[in-house]
Amino acid sequence: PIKKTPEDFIFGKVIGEGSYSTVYLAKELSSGKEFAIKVLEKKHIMRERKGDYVMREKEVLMKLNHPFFIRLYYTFQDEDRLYFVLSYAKRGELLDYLNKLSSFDEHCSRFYIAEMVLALQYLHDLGIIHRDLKPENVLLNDDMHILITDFGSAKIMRPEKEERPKSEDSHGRRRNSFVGTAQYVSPEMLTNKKTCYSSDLWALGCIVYQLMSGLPPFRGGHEYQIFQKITNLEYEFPDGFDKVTRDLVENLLKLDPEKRLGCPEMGGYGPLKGHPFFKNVNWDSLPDETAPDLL
Ligand SMILES: NC(=O)Nc1ccc2c(c1)=C(Cc1cc(-c3cccc(C(=O)NCCN4CCCCC4)c3)c[nH]1)C(=O)N=2
Repeated sequence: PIKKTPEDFIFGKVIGEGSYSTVYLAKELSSGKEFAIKVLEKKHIMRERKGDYVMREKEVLMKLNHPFFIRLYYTFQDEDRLYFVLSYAKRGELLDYLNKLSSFDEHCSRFYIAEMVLALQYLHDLGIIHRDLKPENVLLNDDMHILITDFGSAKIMRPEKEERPKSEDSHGRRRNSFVGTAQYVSPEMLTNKKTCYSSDLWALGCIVYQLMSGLPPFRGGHEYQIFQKITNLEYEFPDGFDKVTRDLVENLLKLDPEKRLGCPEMGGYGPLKGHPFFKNVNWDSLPDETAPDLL
């Protein structure tokens, strides 16, 4: 196939900004289709030694083919920049709707959490861990279904390497430098730098709590205060928090990653999808259902 070039698109407004990338709304001249183009400055990537992250994001995106994930259509480069042509999520971030509504009702929370469960099940079945799941990375398409994005922090579990411990520091801790976003990072990523599928289930537990209450469970002025609350499992439910939802959150926010509902050691996704919180969910038709009206 012929490689696209920046001249094949009209670049519009900035719709996303990260430490190493800027995302533009763009229109393809030949088709008139709208895309989100993620642009990365080569010099910045090399200076910050983030080439591995960029390569991994591309490798992960090329593996994904599911309605609940942002799709990668093309990649190309010019002298100074890398370009990832991605799905345009017309309704933006789930977080924006949550902030506007303060919190979601049980019906809306159930719909969006169920879609995230299906997305994580697909991702984990591919041997991929997102590692930075949070409401900002859950985008919405025009039909208000989810499109999970941002795989710059993802990890691909490769069986042949899984047993070999990563390089360790002088205290025997793994050198894995990556840590997710403070409010959603799992205790094991803070203590022994161990990354596992269950780390995404911890983030899911934080998101369930946040959709229903409006705020994430672990909060604080500084990151170290948040980290301390996470490792001490220091969080409370607001008065009136639904009891069934509370049980789901408590079974996801387990300090021991092997005790979290949905993890391989707890029987995988069957027991999670069977939790009473999801009692009326039709898992097979979810992508085709009409999304709840959020506004
Ligand atoms: N790190 C990344 O990979 N980031 C990415 C990747 C792909 C991608 C991406 C980010 C996208 C970000 C994005 C941002 C937006 C957006 C930006 C600004 C405004 C809006 C917008 O109008 N939202 C309407 C939603 N509001 C919400 C609150 C109530 C009123 C209506 C959407 C749409 N899509 C996107 O569409 N595709």
